[in-house]
Formats: sequence, structure tokens, C-alpha cells
Amino acid sequence: FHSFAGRKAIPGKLLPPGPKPFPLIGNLFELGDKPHVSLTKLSQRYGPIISLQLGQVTTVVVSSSTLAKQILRTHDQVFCNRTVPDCVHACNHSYYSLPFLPVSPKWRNLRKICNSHLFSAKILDANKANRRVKVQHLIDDVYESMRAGRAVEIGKAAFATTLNLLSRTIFSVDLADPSSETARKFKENVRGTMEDVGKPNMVDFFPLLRKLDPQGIRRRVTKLNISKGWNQEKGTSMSQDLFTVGTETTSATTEWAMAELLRNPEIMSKAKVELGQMIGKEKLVEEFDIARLPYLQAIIKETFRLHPVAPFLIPRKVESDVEIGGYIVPKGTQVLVNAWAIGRDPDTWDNLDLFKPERFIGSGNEIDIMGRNFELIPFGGGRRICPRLPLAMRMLYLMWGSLINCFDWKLEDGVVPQTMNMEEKFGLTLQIAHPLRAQPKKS
Ligand code: HEM
Repeated sequence: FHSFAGRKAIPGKLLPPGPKPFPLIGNLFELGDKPHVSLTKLSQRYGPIISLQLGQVTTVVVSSSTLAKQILRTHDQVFCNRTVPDCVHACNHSYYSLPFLPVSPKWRNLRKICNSHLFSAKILDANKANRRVKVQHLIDDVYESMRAGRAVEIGKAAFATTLNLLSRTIFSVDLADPSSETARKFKENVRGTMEDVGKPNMVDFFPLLRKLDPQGIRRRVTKLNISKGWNQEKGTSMSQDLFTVGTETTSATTEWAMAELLRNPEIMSKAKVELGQMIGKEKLVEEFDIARLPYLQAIIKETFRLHPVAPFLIPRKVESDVEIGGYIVPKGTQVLVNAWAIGRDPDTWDNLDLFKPERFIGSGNEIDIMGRNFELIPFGGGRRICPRLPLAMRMLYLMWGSLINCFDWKLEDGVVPQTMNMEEKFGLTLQIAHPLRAQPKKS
């Protein structure tokens, strides 16, 4: 076992085991281009809690549901803050941005604003028609592609739609509306309409959002008289938060779910049968339909199990020395919960590489994604659980459910389910490396 430079282990308590660090770089080379896979392999060698030195940053990684529960629930109080990357400090997001603020009155206030005034069930119900319209646009675009005999790039279409769903939910603005000032600014900056913007590069996306009118959120917050002195910078940071975290995660999940169905045609057929019986063929899925689509719910759970788009959640930081799994995690350590490894833990799941939604039907039905069952934590858990979980789920079912109910889908020429490339690309989120392209056909 190694000990961290400059830090003594508490007498009688060991630091979590891990590979020996090199001077200066520590274990950085161990990560490779798929850190979630490398760290899963290390946990198979050293156990469910390991420690590494990532350059200057002392890091502990946990890879079992039992230890995830310790971090996210039992010791939530000491693990509730984040490590803040330098790039986040550089843009001042650490002062205003929900994911990186420490638990504090400001953080509580922002979560309260979100929970009660932007995304409460009542407000989401009230503005659901705004989202439905955009999903109808998506379906119309896919019809266009079908008539023209063009394949659809699923991730790109989902990204553009999610961005618009968020904008219509948060700002009540349609980014494709030619008469909207915000939409005009958006177009000026990305040179194109929302439909052909597709997936803007994230690097272009930040300054773009800065120019985008954050007044919508500011106006609403000011009108609600919750926050005094809400300025441009805060408004921008808040919306960048809400947009970047929300768009990539939701669209990447849509693409993974679609990829798994194209790879598993019998599961696609069962999903279409359920949709046909419960809501009728070729109809849009409505937000209130979700509760009566248990097979679709099982597919989404299985997608999250195998493809958690935030494989390490958002890293936490420990506030004081704490004992976990018989080891000491020293104050200031960065803590990663490897949700990707937990979804593939052989102690929890059988046939773990198999895409099998049926595991969540019957007795498996109790496992949900709300942060109560630590075997499946795509949205994290504890007080920092994804605050937009309900909105994300509504958007996901609306888009993905409607895409499969309104069309039959065929892989592009030459690609068959058995040869689909499901390789992952690790980045801001965990994406499919080779964008999924599929041909829509009349359902
Ligand atoms: C499939 C969709 C999504 C997934 C899988 C996801 C996942 C996550 C995860 C894993 C975390 C960290 C939780 C933790 O540390 O325990 C998180 C936090 C967060 N998410 Fe999401 N998310 C999704 C959609 C969204 C959307 C649509 C929005 C906004 C509109 C959003 C906004 C946030 C924010 C603001 C935080 C930080 C909360 C805090 O630190 O207090 N997410 N999300």
C-alpha cells in the first residue's frame, strides 16, 4: 500500500490500496482514453475502493453499490462538495454554477429556485405543450428525411431537440422561431437555424451561451423576487449550467437507447407492441403516458445500467478524514463513484454484458433510478442528486418514445445488428464513438 505524499495515514487505519504512483505524474498514465474502464480493471485487481494520485490530485474511486451508498447517503455530509476543475474556476462558474458551488445558502437557494419555480411538477405540467411542439418538429424533420431517403444521425437530432426542449422549458423561447430575439442571436452566432445547427462544438457553445440572452431566467427569477442583485454573469452561469449538463446527458442517453434497440430487434418489436397497445401506433408519446409503459421504463433502466452518461457522476471532495470500507479517506481527497463499474458488478447483475430489460420487470421492478437503489445511480444520489431528473426523464421518453412509435428504423446499408460498433468515447459525457445513423421507414 502506498501513502500519499505529505499526509500521514491515521494510526491503525490504512489508505485504500492502489497502484504505485510515479513522481509528479502519479498514476495519470493508468487512466488511458477510457478511464471508467481502466479504473474498473484496477478495482477488479485491488478491490472496490482504491486510491490513486492523479498528478497533484489525490483520488479515491469506489466501484460497489455498498460503498456508493456510504458516500452518497451514510456520509453524505462529508462528501457533498465537489472538486472544482481549473477551467471552471477560470470562467468564474465556481461562484454561480449549481454543480460546482459548495453546499451553502447560495447553493440551497439555487436548488430551491430550480425545484420550486423552474422545474416543479406543476410548472413542468403547465409548460408541457411547449415541449410537445418541439418533438412534433423533430418527427416532421424525420418524415422529411424519410421522404428524401436520407438516414438520420440520431445523436445530432436528439441534441438539437434537447437544446430546444430546454430552452422552451427554461426561457419559454423557441430557438427556431424567426421572430424571437434570442433565436436571432443564436442564429447569428452559429450561422444556421436550430434544425441544421445539430450539435455545436462545446468550445463554441460556451461563448455562444454567454451571448445568448440569459434574461429569460433572470426575468423569471427577478419576477419571483427570490434573488436580489441577479446580474448578467450569474444569469449566464446559471443557464450554462442548465444547458450544458442537460443537453449532452439527455441526447447521449437517447442515442444509446436507440442504438441498443437497433442492435436488439426483438426488444424493439416488444417496445413497439407496448406503445401500440397503450397509446396507439404512430402517435407522439405524451409526458403523462410514461407511467403506463413499463417495458419502455425497463429499457431506459437497462440503458442507464450499461451506458451511464456520467460514469463517475460529478466528482465529490471529502471535507474531513473519514473511514470507508475499513480504509481512511483523507480530507481534501477527490472521490469518484464509478457508476459504470457498479452497473456491471457481477455480485449484483447476471449476464452483465447482455442488454436485457426483462431484468427490471417483476421482482427487478423495485430498482429505480431515483437515487434510492445504489446498484443503479445514473443521476447520482444524496443531496447533490441531479436536480433535473424529472425533466430529463420527460424529455427522454418524449423524444425516444416518439421516434420509435412513429417510425420503423433500419441501420444504414451494410451495417447489421451483429456488426454495430458500440465503442464508447469518454469526454464531458460518455458518448457512442461512432455516431448512430439509421434510416426511418413508414411504421
Ligand atoms: C439523462 C439525463 C441526465 C443524467 C444522466 C444526469 C446525471 C447527473 C449526475 C450523475 C449528476 C451528479 C449527481 C451527484 O453528484 O450525485 C448530475 C447533477 C446535475 N445535473 Fe444532471 N443529469 C441529466 C440531465 C440533466 C438536465 C436535463 C439538467 C438541467 C436542465 C441537469 C442539471 C444538473 C445539475 C444542475 C446538476 C448539479 C446538481 C448539484 O451539484 O447540486 N441534468 N446530473
